[in-house]
Amino acid sequence: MNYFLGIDLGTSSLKTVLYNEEFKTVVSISKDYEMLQPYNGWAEQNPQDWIDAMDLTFEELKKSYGKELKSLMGIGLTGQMHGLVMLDEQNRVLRYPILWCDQRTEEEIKDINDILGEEELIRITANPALTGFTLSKILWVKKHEPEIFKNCKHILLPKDYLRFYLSGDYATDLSDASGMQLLDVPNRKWSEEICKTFKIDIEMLPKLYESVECTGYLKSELKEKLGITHNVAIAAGAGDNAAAAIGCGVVNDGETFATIGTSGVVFTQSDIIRTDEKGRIHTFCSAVPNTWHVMGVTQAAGFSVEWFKENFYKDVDKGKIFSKIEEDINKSTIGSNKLIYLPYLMGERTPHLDPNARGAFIGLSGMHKREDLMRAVIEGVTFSLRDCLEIIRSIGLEVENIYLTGGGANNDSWIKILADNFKTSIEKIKGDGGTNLGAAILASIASGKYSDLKTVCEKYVDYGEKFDYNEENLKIYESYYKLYGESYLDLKNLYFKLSKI
Ligand SMILES: Nc1ncnc2c1ncn2[C@@H]1O[C@H](COP(=O)(O)OP(=O)(O)O)[C@@H](O)[C@H]1O
Ligand SMILES: O=C(CO)[C@@H](O)[C@H](O)COP(=O)(O)O
Repeated sequence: MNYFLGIDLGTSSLKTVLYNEEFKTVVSISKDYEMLQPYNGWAEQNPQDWIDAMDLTFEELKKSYGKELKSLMGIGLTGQMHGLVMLDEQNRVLRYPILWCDQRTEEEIKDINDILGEEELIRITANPALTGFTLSKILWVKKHEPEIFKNCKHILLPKDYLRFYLSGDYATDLSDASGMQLLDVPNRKWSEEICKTFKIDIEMLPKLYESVECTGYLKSELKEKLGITHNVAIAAGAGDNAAAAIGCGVVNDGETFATIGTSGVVFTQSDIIRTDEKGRIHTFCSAVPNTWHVMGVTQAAGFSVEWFKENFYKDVDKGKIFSKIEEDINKSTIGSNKLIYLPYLMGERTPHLDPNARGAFIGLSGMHKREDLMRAVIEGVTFSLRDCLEIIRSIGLEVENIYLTGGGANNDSWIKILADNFKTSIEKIKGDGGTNLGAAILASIASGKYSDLKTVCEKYVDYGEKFDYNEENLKIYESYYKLYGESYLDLKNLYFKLSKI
């Protein structure tokens, strides 16, 4: 029996899952770390926390799974996209990585559009300039921390910093690279034009691979630590959403999944490049070679739950908080007793593309209890994910069934709310499916164990419970969803003024 590791560098934690060659989970180990928010709208992490978390998962593996590690064939990497990791000539980290949800680069977005022009940018990168993407973060460092930029020799994405630690290679995959706004997305190569226009030395960028390719092998000192003597292939891997697609079996044109992690995503696989003319959803390369996808992003999905739970569930035993949350949302009712939550704690991408947007409770009354606020948070995030789905539908893609993964998929009551709003069935992935599984499957191809990605997904991705939508509930949600949409439009100008104080 051979084994594979899928390592997901999430925003809230790093999770390492050991799978056997039939992709049954042997063990899943995760370690949490902090997201730093030094100013309103900023988000950074200490990359040493990522490495320490990965090392801790390795130590636990070594302690109890030494026998399986002796037959480890490959490691697949995945994780949070867009984050900017800068290394100097000696490979020292120059500053804390600026993360995907950081919103400080509004000025740089204007600069990008003024210098290159929105049309040309979309022609090359298939996406409009966004604060979440890496290019604007690089330009921010260039403007505000010129010494750091001057010393920068290597630019990496978060999961590729783990790769550098594991194998010493500067490499990335096309799905993750798509979110840097430096990639010629239709032609799957770095854009010389973008690099030249913004004076970014193309040599600083990692080597590009399709997700299923092998980028190198585990370093000897790490092999020694793990008690391994043979070669272990490192797969190029994928950004967390492209990897989750593989782990949900979303590999054919038109298939769709949603994920609720710190962010929330609705993702449809596509054999051709498809775009939304208003740029409200992203068009990126997929992990299936030579294919693409569209995806809408809710910035603060699980993060909204996390924020509410950290502040309002202090009285509940840590291990019981999520079951209490589920109990609470069922104590309230559809529409949360006339309370609407806007989940824009970290600005919003789909559909507003607005870094200044912030959260809100609308309709708060003296009769509301914690359970109404909690349910409103869940419903607000659901409405935002519905916004993503509506845009995907508006560009001509039909969606009738959605696979679901990520932390939020642990909450069956939330899944019912999602199904009622999406007007689709929702299917869970069994076991440790989703992102980690996708990464491990990519490793099985990169290591040469298997040769056909789609066949592996068909054979080994295992689906769990399926939830259908309820037409009556949908009718009630309809009026709340409409008001939810109007609320942002009414608050937009106020958010802008608030950001200028
Ligand atoms: N039972 C649950 N109900 C609602 N949200 C949940 C539940 N379990 C986890 N979450 C949310 O899921 C998120 C973590 O999911 P995960 O996929 O591990 O995220 P990430 O990849 O961003 O680290 C957290 O924001 C957490 O609040
Ligand atoms: O920015 C995006 C996708 O464009 C996010 O999906 C990040 O990749 C973070 O993922 P999670 O940690 O929330 O799963």
